[in-house]
Amino acid sequence: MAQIAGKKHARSDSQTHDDYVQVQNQLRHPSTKRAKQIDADPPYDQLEAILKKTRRNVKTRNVLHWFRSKDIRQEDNKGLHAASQKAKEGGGSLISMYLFSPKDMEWHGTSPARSDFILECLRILKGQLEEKNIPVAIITAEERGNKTDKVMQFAKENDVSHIFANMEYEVDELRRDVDLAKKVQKEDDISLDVLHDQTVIVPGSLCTGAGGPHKVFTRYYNDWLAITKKKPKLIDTCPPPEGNDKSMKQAHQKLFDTTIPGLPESKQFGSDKERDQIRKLWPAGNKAGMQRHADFLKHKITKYADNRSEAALDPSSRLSPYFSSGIVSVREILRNTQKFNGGKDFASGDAGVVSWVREIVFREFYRQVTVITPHTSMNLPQNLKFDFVHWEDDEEGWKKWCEGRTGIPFIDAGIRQLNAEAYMHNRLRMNTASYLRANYLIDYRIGQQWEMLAQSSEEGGDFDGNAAEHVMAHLTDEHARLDVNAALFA
Ligand SMILES: Cc1cc2nc3c(=O)[nH]c(=O)nc-3n(C[C@H](O)[C@H](O)[C@H](O)COP(=O)(O)OP(=O)(O)OC[C@H]3O[C@@H](n4cnc5c(N)ncnc54)[C@H](O)[C@@H]3O)c2cc1C
Repeated sequence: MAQIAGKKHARSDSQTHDDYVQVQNQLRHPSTKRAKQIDADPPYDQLEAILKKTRRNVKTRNVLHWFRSKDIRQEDNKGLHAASQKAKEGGGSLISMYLFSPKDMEWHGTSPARSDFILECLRILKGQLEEKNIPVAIITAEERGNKTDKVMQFAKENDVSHIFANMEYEVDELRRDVDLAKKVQKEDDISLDVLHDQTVIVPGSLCTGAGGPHKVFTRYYNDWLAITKKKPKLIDTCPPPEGNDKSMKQAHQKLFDTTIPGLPESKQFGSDKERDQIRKLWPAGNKAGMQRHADFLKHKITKYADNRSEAALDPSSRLSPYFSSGIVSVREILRNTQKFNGGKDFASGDAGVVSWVREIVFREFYRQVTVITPHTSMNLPQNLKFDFVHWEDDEEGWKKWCEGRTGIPFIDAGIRQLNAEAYMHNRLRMNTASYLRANYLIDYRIGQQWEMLAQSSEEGGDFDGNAAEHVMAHLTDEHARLDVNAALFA
């Protein structure tokens, strides 16, 4: 179970008072007044505006792709592909880096399972790219405040003319990129481009007839279906990067020599056994993710619509950690899914496929929500009035909930699944979240923070916040439809 303070993994047996205090501290957020100001001048718009000035025509020297924790793959990676093309056209070399920021892992409440998954995926990627003579340099930012200085220093030391990266849509990450762009702007001979890679449709771009971006899922979904039908090229994929000449290794040995860091003190597993169990459940790397999808197509997807809410059947893909760290490309996954569905568009064919793709669109919709209402990635509910709800300060209730001791078998089973697997079935997520909120009257964000600290996937605070808010709004309907499957408790 989630033990946050100290160096134990987030799922030991006891829950301390310190943990409770720390989870509450994780709920830092701006005032609702400030949130409205941020929404009125979103960091996404600021970045888009400044990028127009930093995408420059400079003579190609070395070209850098900066991997983030959301695009750790060489397959169909838009930023990496663009960097590779630029290097090829201009006769430069392709280099890449990953900025390791232990303090960000603390700040964002990243779980040990997810932290380890990211580093293991990075290890695989580093091996793959080095076979092509492309270095993946691991640079450590000791402080949150010096990340962009580190990147600029790296770019200058390695004679980089072009920096490429894929966009992350949360406020903290966008502000980091705005900061980097400002620094690049001061240089004459460096260009910066940040591309859209996480989704099929660029977040913020699906608009209503009146011109503003969609805020209602059903309308967003219908437009998403229509546009992907009309423009099937949207799910075209790009090839992995071409390799560098062999001489790259001698010339830049130092970059190849950097190593994958160990987990920070506070992100350690309780034991090697526990780490091995989690790694077995969530094998690292693109190949493992694609295999998981292939198995899902073969064995489960056609029954997905019927079985999706049956927690005991394990009916879903279990791809969320692979999506959230960009280990698999959503375009490649959709292409393979479409092929399985006889090439039909995403509204036709097998009912299971249609139903599963709808969830992928949900994922895209939440990216759009993050972009248009940025405060949702800052520990604030989408509807700001919920920030004024008076919650109970019930430490004992919270402890029972996160130890799986509420006495309600379905709820406790969900928490036990999370503690054992660093993952919880969607139905159980809904019910455990609503139990905390409706029965204990505890701020759902405390539960959300704790779940993030325990799970293998984490789509960002915004995603969780919206999901939890959804739970608040639609609880009654969902309960009415719920068919509790006793097998889960066996
Ligand atoms: C309270 C609550 C908290 C949640 N927190 C997270 C979270 O932190 N991280 C996370 O990835 N998902 C979260 N979800 C959504 C969903 O529960 C998980 O994505 C899903 O259970 C992951 O399992 P899967 O990959 O087998 O999903 P599948 O059912 O196979 O779905 C495929 C993919 O679609 C996306 N998806 C599925 N359901 C949703 C949804 N409701 N909204 C948006 N996208 C969806 C995910 O990327 C998922 O991997 C949450 C849901 C609730 C109700």
